[in-house]
Amino acid sequence: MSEACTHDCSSCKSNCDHRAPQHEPPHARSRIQKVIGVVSGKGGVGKSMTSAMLAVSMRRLGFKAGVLDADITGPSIPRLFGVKGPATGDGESINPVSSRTGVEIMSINLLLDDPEAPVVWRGPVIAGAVKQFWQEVVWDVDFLFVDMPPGTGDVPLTVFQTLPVDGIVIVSSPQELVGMIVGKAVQMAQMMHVPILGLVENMSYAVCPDCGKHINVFGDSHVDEIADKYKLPVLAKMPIDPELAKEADAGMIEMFAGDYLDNAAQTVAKLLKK
Ligand SMILES: Nc1ncnc2c1ncn2[C@@H]1O[C@H](COP(=O)(O)OP(=O)(O)OP(=O)(O)O)[C@@H](O)[C@H]1O
Repeated sequence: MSEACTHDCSSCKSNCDHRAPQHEPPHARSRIQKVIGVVSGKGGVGKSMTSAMLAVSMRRLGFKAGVLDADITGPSIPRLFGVKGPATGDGESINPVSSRTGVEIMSINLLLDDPEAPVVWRGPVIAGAVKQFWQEVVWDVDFLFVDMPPGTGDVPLTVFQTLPVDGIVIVSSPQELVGMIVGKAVQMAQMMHVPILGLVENMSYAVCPDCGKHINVFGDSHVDEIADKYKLPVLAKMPIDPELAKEADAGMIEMFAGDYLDNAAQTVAKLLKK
């Protein structure tokens, strides 16, 4: 940082660590109040499930919500909501596809002729698709959840640089919740000047259907220790729930009645009340 730093990056050419990212504007006809990134250290921990359930919870709280599926090579948001493409557009803009309850969705699977075809694109092309979802899709939402690809690679970096992310939710599971993985996500968010709203531990436990006992399928949870270490709140401990898996597989995530993420949704909602 220059000694003469005024903290106004727009009038300064210095490329220092403290430079705030220069975000791109969304489409001129978009209305997006808050952008929430949903991240994880590795794949398969339930990041897409969390993004989808958060959007559903925000709808239930009376907000308009959308999900931007930035997981270009492993898109699963349309499947969870049971929506299909093709998304419509006029050459100048693209309309998101609306779910049963009005959650707005954009995903590469809604634009490809064959949603089963693998996306074999190089990093910059993938990052370009995510930018398009921000700049060319006309969103009308209070909260836009961005389902990020796992890890801290090219696409998360593009998202943080392009979109004005208001906060991130870090999703983890007990066996991967070692300090290092959460530590990487925390540091990335800090480098990008993005506040962390808290941690969601998914697949925390399973409930025995006969006696109701909680079984720690993936070992003991360390989420409280980790949260303590990084001074972050634990927003939810979500169990492995066969009913949830069933609704998700059937594209009926909006019909799932569980309230596992209600506390997390309340935390997100506070961003608009500030
Ligand atoms: N709490 C849960 N109970 C039951 N099934 C779950 C739960 N969370 C996730 N699943 C299931 O686990 C699988 C992986 O979840 P999901 O696709 O959300 O993970 P992900 O972290 O987004 O993975 P990737 O990074 O590979 O896209 C899905 O089939 C999902 O339906």
